[in-house]
Amino acid sequence: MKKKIGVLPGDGIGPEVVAEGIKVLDAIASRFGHKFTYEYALVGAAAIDETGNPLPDETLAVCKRSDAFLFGAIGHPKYDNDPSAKVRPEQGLLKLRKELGLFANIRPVTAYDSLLHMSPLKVDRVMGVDFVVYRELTGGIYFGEKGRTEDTAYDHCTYSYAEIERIAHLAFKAAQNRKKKLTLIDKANVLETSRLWREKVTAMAKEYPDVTLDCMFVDNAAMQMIQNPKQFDVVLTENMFGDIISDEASVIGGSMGLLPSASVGNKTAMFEPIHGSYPQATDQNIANPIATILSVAMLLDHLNLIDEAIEVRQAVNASLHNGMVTQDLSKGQGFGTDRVGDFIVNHILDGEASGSQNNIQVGLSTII
Ligand SMILES: NC(=O)c1ccc[n+]([C@@H]2O[C@H](COP(=O)([O-])OP(=O)(O)OC[C@H]3O[C@@H](n4cnc5c(N)ncnc54)[C@H](O)[C@@H]3O)[C@@H](O)[C@H]2O)c1
Ligand SMILES: CC(C)[C@H](C(=O)O)[C@@H](O)C(=O)O
Ligand SMILES: [Mg+2]
Repeated sequence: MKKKIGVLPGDGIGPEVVAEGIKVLDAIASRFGHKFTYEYALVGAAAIDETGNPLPDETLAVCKRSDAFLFGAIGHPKYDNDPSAKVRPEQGLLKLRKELGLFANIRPVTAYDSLLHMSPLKVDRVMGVDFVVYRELTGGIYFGEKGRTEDTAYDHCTYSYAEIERIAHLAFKAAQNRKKKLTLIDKANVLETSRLWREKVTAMAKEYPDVTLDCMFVDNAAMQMIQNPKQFDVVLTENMFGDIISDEASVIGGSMGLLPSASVGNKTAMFEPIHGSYPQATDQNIANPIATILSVAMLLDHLNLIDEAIEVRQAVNASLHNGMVTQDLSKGQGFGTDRVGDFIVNHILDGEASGSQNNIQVGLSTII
């Protein structure tokens, strides 16, 4: 199969983790006889430095003509620490989502048995956690009218039935294929937009009689996610609550560096780790590449390359199981970003990690 893949490495650790994702795609192409062609494009602070624009037209064009695209991360401290900056890297990502109509951001949360000891939560709370967040991505407070006078500012939050309905259908369908439970997270006791969400989603539940709908206020949900994360199956929520809740959820499994995502709409789709540009780790070969590699697995699912996606996930499982992990998942110094990628690539190419597994176990006893 021939596919065109856009590649937007972005800033900070973005290029390093994306390089590992591309190595994995190359390994899949070689093992399964596919041809992936890559078109690289600038986004974020890297694009501002070069063109003055966080999302150059050419980048948008690359994404539009791709079958799917891989995104690293954007963001740079020089903008984070300057509230008056008019042009910001994040605008590139937001415009990309909006222009391409990527309205649903899907963020799976998994607790891996081999990492239970790395979770800040007790093992019995974490073992078996497996849920997925459906975060609305092109509406709400992120995209409402914004304004500023000298001492006052506002960000409007607006939602329509249509915006709620299209992602809610995806979330209900996902629940039908999973444990048949949907939790809507909102703040309907205070916000008018949340009442609209609750009204619409509750009405839609009648079309999905096999799915149990639970509605939860976001403050309670933030607590429940730590106290009893196993209760969740599919979580549906608006843009900003989804951003916050999914970062919170990422620690359940042991690290932010594990959570992948897919952003889908009606045309092309974008695949990216949920984490940011982690500037402190730039060029140090310490960032965890697994969130990006699992985003590659989601990209393969999207291209209907299901066996290939399974192969990637199995290779990731093997790396976790063998302690072939970066420092965020290690009690010692951990392995480099590229070494973790190499292990996953070799596992895919060999079909199994052959003799190298034994060497890794020996290495582990000295490092962890
Ligand atoms: N989608 C995106 O591109 C995206 C997402 C979030 C933040 N950002 C941007 O990134 C910059 C930094 O933001 P931040 O520090 O709040 O969030 P961040 O996600 O970059 O990092 C937060 C913390 O998560 C951990 N972490 C993140 N990625 C990791 C990885 N691959 N491996 C191991 N640990 C990892 C680190 O402990 C890090 O200190 C900002 O400019 C922000 O706007 C971009
Ligand atoms: C960088 C920022 C605009 C982005 C968001 O808030 O959506 C990020 O936090 C994410 O989760 O992808
Ligand atoms: Mg975020």
